Amino acid sequence: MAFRKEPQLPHEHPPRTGILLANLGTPDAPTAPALRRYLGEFLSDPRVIEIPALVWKVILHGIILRVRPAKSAAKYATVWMDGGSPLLVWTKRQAQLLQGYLGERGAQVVVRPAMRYGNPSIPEALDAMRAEGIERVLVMPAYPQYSGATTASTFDKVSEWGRKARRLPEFRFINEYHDDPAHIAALAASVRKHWAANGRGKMLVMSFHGMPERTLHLGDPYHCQCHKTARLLAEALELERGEYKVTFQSRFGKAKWLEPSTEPSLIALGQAGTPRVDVICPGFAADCLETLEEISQEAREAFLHAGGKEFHYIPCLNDSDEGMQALATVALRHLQGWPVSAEDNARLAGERRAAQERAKAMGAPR
Ligand SMILES: C=CC1=C(C)c2cc3[nH]c(cc4nc(cc5[nH]c(cc1n2)c(C)c5CCC(=O)O)C(CCC(=O)O)=C4C)c(C)c3C=C
Ligand SMILES: [Fe+2]
Ligand SMILES: [Fe+2]
Repeated sequence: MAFRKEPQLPHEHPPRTGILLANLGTPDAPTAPALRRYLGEFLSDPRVIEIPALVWKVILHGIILRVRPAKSAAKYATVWMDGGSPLLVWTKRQAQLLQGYLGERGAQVVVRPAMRYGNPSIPEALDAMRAEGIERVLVMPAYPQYSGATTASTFDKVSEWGRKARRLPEFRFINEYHDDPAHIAALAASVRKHWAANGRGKMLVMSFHGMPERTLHLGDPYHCQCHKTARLLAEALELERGEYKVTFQSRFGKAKWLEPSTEPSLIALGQAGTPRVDVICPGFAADCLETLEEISQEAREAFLHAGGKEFHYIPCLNDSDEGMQALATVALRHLQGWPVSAEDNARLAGERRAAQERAKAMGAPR
């Protein structure tokens, strides 16, 4: 493999820091061909499907990519927004706002959105940062809870890009922020806001994306971190043990997944005579197919059909002020020690200029 020829950094620019805000990825269009491309990339990641590659290749190409794309495309079509897939719309907006929120809090950084699968890709975003002269990159996977399938896979893609780079930026990587007080406070504020506007039920269901159960036994901290987020959120809201329930959604494939499963739990609540549920998805930084279609549409219908009377979906933090402040707080903590303030940047630019002047005076080549 050859390393690429890379652009020279401009001589006089402030040392620049970038944040790569990365989420999972989403199809480019709600169509079967776009879904086939997206699912093909996503489900070929060995971090996501941990079974022998050859066996999986046969199942993926022989069955899944023949059936699932059309079915999934129809679901995406029900949540598609003017600007595209909700996950992309929200991630772009969060990146744009995060740069402003950080600026207001004294950190001058460039924030770029990226998708682990699909577009804008992680390599594309990192190339763009390099072209802007960015020398330090904080990678911020938009998953509060760490999992091998999501967080570690983001790291894989960043390091795959790095393997081709001659000159690497300095990297930092955020593993998780599931128990960050600012994040918990933001979730609690969004629940309280929902209750203030809609009254409150006696049961808050916290639904997290599922994972194969064996990943828990193999040491993935995801399950524990989901429970910790839930416990801290319940504490912040002063809920008793019987006033909330943690469930796992989006089961995929035949293996056993984390339990209890969201939809059967909601059906059981409906059948047991629980009149109202409030449902929040604290594992998603932004609304997407899994929250808007699977929870706010399908799970709602299942609960009401089972005898429930009122189903309230509490949106993800998306571009809310409390959510953006939390992302900024998490980012700021990980930026510590890097020159990001206007003063730092001005001082470093001055030092660089002075060094160049001295070199010139000594007749050194620039
Ligand atoms: C938030 C954390 C997520 C974990 C953990 C996760 C694990 C995981 N997911 C699949 C399979 C699918 N997930 C799909 C969509 C999807 N998943 C997440 C997040 C997590 N996944 C998000 C944010 C999204 C939404 C994307 C969007 O475009 O809106 C899909 C695709 C949709 C579909 O066809 O149903 C699949 C498939 C596995 C197998 C897995 C753990 C091993
Ligand atoms: Fe998923
Ligand atoms: Fe789903």
